[in-house]
Formats: sequence, C-alpha cells, structure tokens
Amino acid sequence: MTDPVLKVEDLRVQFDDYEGTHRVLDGVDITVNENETVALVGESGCGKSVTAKAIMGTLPTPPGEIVDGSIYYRGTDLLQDGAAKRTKRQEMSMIFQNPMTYLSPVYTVGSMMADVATYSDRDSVSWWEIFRNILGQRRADGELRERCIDLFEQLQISDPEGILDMYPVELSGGMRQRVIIALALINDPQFLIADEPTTALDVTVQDQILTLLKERIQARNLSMLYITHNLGVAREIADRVYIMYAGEIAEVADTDELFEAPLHPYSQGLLDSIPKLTGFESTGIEGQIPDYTDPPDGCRFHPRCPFSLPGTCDTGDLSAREIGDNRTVACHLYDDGMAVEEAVAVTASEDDGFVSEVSNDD
Ligand SMILES: Nc1ncnc2c1ncn2[C@@H]1O[C@H](COP(=O)(O)OP(=O)(O)OP(=O)(O)O)[C@@H](O)[C@H]1O
Ligand code: NI
Repeated sequence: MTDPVLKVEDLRVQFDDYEGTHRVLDGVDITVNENETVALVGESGCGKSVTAKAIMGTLPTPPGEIVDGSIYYRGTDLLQDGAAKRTKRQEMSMIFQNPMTYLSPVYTVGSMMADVATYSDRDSVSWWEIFRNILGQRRADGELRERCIDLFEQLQISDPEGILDMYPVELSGGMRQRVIIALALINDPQFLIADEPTTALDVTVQDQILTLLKERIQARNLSMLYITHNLGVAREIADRVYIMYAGEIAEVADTDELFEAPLHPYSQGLLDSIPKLTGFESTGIEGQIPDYTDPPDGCRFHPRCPFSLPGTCDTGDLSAREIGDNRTVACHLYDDGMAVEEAVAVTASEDDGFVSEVSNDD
C-alpha cells in the first residue's frame, strides 16, 4: 500500500488570547487518498479553516498553537521533518475563499502569475527578479505566458491574453475566482486545498467553477481537500465527506452513503436543513457552536443533540465507531463494528424512542 496523500492524525490546535485558551481542534483525523476529493463540511466557526491552515503551515503562531498530532503528506510528517517538508509543500497548493482580500489590487494578473510561478522555485530567483517583484513589475513572459494562457483557456477565462494585463478590480467575481484557481494551479500541484472557493459567487457561476475544478482534477489525477459549509457543493464535488462539528470529526462516509443515510445526529440535522429545491442550506439546528474556552465535556455536540444521553454523551472520551468497511461515526448511539444496515436501522428507530434503550457501556 502506498501512503495516502494526506493523513492528519489527532490534530489539536488551540489559540491563546485575553479570554483564555480556545481549544478549537480536538483530535482531528482526516485522510485523503490518491486521486480522491474529500470534502470537509461543517457550519461557520467549526474549525475548517484552522484545519486547512495547519496543513498548509500558515496558522498564525501565536496566537495559534498545534499542541498535538501529526500531518503526514505522502508519508512525511510536515510538523517534524524540516528539509523534506519544504519540498513536499511545493506539491501542495491552496485556493482561497475571498479573491479580493487575496489578490493584490496593484498588481496585474500577469504579474501575480509570474510572482507565484517564480517564488515557488526559490533557488532560481535572481536579485533582479526579486527587485522587479517588489516593484510589481514582473511579467509573465515567454514560456510562462503560454502556460498562463493555456490554463486560462482551460478555466474558460474569456480573452486569456488580455486578462494578463488587467487588474483584479477590472474583473467580475467569477473571473477573479478563476484567476485565484489559476494561481493555485500554475505550478502543477499534486494536492489542492480549496477553502470555500465558490461561496461569494452566484449559483450558476459556482456550478461552472465546480465543474471546471472537477475536470482539471480528473485530467491531472489531483487529490483535493475541499472545504465548504454547503452540503450541496460537497455532494457535487466530493468522493467522501467529513462532517466536522466544533473541532471534532462527527462522521466520515462516502458521499452517496452519507446522503442516503446520515448517521450522526449532527449530519442528520445538516442534511435536514437543505431546502430540497434550491440546494441552498439554511441553519436548521438549534443552538450554536460552543465557546472554545470552555467546550462541553464528552461529545461537543451533546448540548444541541436531540438524542443526547445524560451520563453518557456529556462525559468521558468519545471514540469514533467503525461502521461497515469505510464509515466512521463519533456517536454513542452506535457500537463499534456495526454493519451499515444495523446502523441505519438505529437511525430509523430513533423516532420510536429507541434512545432510552441504547447501551451505555462506553
Ligand atoms: N487567529 C485566531 N485567533 C483566535 N482564535 C481563532 C483564530 N483563528 C480561528 N480562531 C478560532 O477558531 C474557530 C474556528 O475558526 P475557523 O476559521 O476554522 O472556522 P471555519 O469552520 O473555517 O468557519 P467559516 O465557515 O466561517 O469559515 C473560531 O471560531 C475562533 O474561535
Ligand atoms: Ni473558514
């Protein structure tokens, strides 16, 4: 067996400020296999971007701190191995959420493309190039220009030549987001992290961009971790889905299986809150993400959970249960090693007050 592309194990991240210690990530495990697109889904504030930043090595420290865990990229622990991790990080690339805060207003698109392409390979940068970069005067010339135009064409950017000389303000939202994606793809990464790259866009443009991203990923055999709070988007793009709640992974399942029968009460709540016609989700679960300076004991979801078992869900460690061959759910309603059909039967009986009969053995 080859190593998975990404393997995050027991990741714990906290932030220290005047309010105290915010224990945000509480032992997160995520695996992304070769050629796989994995979605990380959860409501605002649940720790998705913190996870992405920890992986990319861009977590602000302080106030952030990785207190425990490992992040393996193709077998190399990015938190441990100094020299190897720099090479490895060059194979990774990130697509950001908000183009206007990420794109520089004073650089042309071509200059930014040249910037990213040059700096990814620092050994070959001359002082003259760095100087030109500081002045914002780098240009995508020659071979790089061809590569940019090629990529722009694949991303269906209209007037790919002209756009190299344009500034971000001159572009529509959809075009800006395409440029952001082009910036992330120009160095031919093997692994992409996309953090809500389509939230700012209207649904039609969002669909177009998802389709383009999907095509590109298939054509290049890329692997991707795609972050979103929108289950509809996750369904469209991902092979597998990780449902995150308050810094914990609630459930992991193949996309089809999750949508067919979500097991975790939080997943069920999220799915229920998708209005069926538009694909837009609304907030359907009562309550909110807990205060990370004093998170609930036991399952962090228990204060909001309709099936919470006093004395069980509000105390102790909650380990993830393996369900069938490739699902896990971190919930006391289920027993480790259950078959999928058994677990689905548990959810079906929830309405009949089954909850009181659940065994309390761990
Ligand atoms: N720089 C920081 N300093 C202090 N706390 C932080 C910092 N960054 C994140 N946090 C904490 O981590 C929590 C999770 O933030 P994160 O950005 O990962 O949420 P998210 O799931 O990406 O939400 P969204 O969908 O809104 O982007 C925040 O609620 C906040 O308490
Ligand atoms: Ni975020």
